Amino acid sequence: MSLAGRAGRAWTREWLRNSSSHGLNHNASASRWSSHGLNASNTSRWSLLLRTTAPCRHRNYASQTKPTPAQLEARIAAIPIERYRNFCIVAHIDHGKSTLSDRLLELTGTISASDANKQILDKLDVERERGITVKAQTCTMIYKHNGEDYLLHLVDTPGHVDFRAEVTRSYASCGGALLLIDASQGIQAQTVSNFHLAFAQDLALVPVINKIDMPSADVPRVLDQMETSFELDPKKAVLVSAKTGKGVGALLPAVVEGIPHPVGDENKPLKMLLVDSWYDTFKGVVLLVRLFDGSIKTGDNVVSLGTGMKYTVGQVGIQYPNATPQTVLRAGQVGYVYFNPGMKRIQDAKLGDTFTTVGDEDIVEPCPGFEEPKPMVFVAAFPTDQSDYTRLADSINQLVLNDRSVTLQKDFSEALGSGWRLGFLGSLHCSVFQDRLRQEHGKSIIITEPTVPTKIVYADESEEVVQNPALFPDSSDHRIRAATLYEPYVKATITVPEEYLGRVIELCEGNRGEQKSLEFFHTDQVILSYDIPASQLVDDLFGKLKGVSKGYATLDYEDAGWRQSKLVKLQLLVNRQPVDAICRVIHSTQVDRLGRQWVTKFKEHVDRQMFEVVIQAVVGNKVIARETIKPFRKDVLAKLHASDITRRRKLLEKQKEGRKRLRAVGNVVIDQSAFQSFLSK
Ligand SMILES: Nc1nc2c(ncn2[C@@H]2O[C@H](COP(=O)(O)OP(=O)(O)OP(=O)(O)O)[C@@H](O)[C@H]2O)c(=O)[nH]1
Repeated sequence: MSLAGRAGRAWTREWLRNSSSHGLNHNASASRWSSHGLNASNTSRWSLLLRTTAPCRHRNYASQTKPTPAQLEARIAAIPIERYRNFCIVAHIDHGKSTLSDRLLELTGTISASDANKQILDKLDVERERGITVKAQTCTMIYKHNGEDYLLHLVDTPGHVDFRAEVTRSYASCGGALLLIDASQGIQAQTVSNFHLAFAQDLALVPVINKIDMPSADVPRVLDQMETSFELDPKKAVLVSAKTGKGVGALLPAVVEGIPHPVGDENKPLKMLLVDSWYDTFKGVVLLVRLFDGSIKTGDNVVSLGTGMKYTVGQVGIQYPNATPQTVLRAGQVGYVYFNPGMKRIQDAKLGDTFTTVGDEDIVEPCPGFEEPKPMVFVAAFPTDQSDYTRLADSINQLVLNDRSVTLQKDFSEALGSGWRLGFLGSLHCSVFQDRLRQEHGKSIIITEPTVPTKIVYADESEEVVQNPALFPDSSDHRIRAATLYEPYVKATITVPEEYLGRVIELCEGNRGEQKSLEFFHTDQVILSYDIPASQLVDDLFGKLKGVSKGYATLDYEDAGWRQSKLVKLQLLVNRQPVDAICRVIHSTQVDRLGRQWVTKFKEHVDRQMFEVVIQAVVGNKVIARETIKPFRKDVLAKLHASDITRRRKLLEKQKEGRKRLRAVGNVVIDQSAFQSFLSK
């Protein structure tokens, strides 16, 4: 085996050792892997591959026909749980999950193969516009295999790390996953983390190599990476082009054979896990559920084991791919449920909660819940026009209803008025939220610079986590002088071709990163692990990484807890008054650069006044940078002749119109657009 191969195996073993803390049963897992053909020799790899991959039919694969609703219901009722398969598609960003989902839906006759059906599971405008999946979407399919119907439940998951919680939740409803890898890009950072997550959940994996139609596809290289990094058997890989349909015909037989059926008993009391939820104006909160035992139908009385609240079922159904009502959902199935009267508050739908039939509360063991996603990035948001506050509040609340990872609190800024402090899982999550707000509600907002929280441990050992930098105590506060400060760190996993390794290391070290490991997982590919401050990540580390590696490096991260750090509060003052919207708690080494940048940029956006305006960046009493805006030399109105009434009136009206957008910082009047331009990078 190559050196790279050995290093890769060593790295996987290292990960496995570490994962024991996650409660992984290695022996059980090992036997599972060997039952999937792991560690098998490479002999006849190619001849076997030829056998596993169906002949290329280029989209002409015989797609099955869509049944009528009555036929659908009758066919589902006749399928035993042994012929259910619940699986998701996981991959690095853009490796083709949504495109492949389309092909599978076509193949099973769930949608027609017309061109209008592109990225059918990317339902949000923002997903279609950006070409990324933000929300995991599910679809049930019926697939005829060897003359028998199989009930397949597919979840298309997001690739970006910010939406990892969606992937983790999806795993709870699945028995296996298609691990999709782009044939030209090979294994990337999110492939690695998705593999680890799936492995830790004991999911069966079907490796799929996609985009084999591309001229740059290098299938042998990817097979080798898969084997050395994940010990996945190359013979099990299915080679496909989701775009042309080539090889896709072999995929569903691989799902049927490689992914175990769910286990459950329809005759036992209902045990139903709440996997996801969304708000519908007419139905109230709609729940996406996975049934472990029992069955559920309209009119049933159910109770939440988490909240104790009782409900009557209004409707049950499946996503096919749109909501399709059914008479009953059975053990092993994934479908939707809503209540009558509808559940009003999304907070009552606690993801990870278990529901059962009223009366069975004491005999049903609740499912282990989900870990709450922890917001990493905080911003404050304000309406551009305060008279829009109420409408914008409605819009924000509506969006938060359907994105359970966003945290929301009211906020107020002297400079920007009333607004909200929002917590997100990452920078992309934050910018997608802004896009959704604009697209779905047509509103515009001012967003402050993203920040990460700070933990303060005072001398008396009491702790405080500060999310809003404006509320971080000033250095004049004697308690803060004796306190210990901590900032959040992430464990970053970076994959990069060897030729860019030097520049990537330089970038990570320049961003206060601490190298944890460096392994070759293929002759020319390196996987690096760094502990890095989350604030550096928020400060566009990903963009910089792409820059130094010509776009080839990929990044994934996970929370690595708090670390003691030398942090200070940098503030912007205008004529000695703090501008509360422009304030950050940062590492002491960044103070000079950011302070200078702030004052120079802010000066560009502030109009001259009748007096001198001094802009300063300060840490406590220490001035880091300063700019001065000279006053007007003359009174502009003085030029007007007393009889020039029309001109005067126009000036006064203009002033009146502008007044509502003006904000005073001390005696300095600043147009709201100045903050907007300053804060938009
Ligand atoms: N040539 C080629 N392009 C493909 C293939 N599959 C997907 N693509 C293209 O790759 C891009 C990304 O595809 P998506 O299906 O959106 O990828 P994804 O993994 O769902 O993306 P995220 O959800 O954002 O992670 C699109 O431009 C697709 O047209 C393929 O088999 N061959």
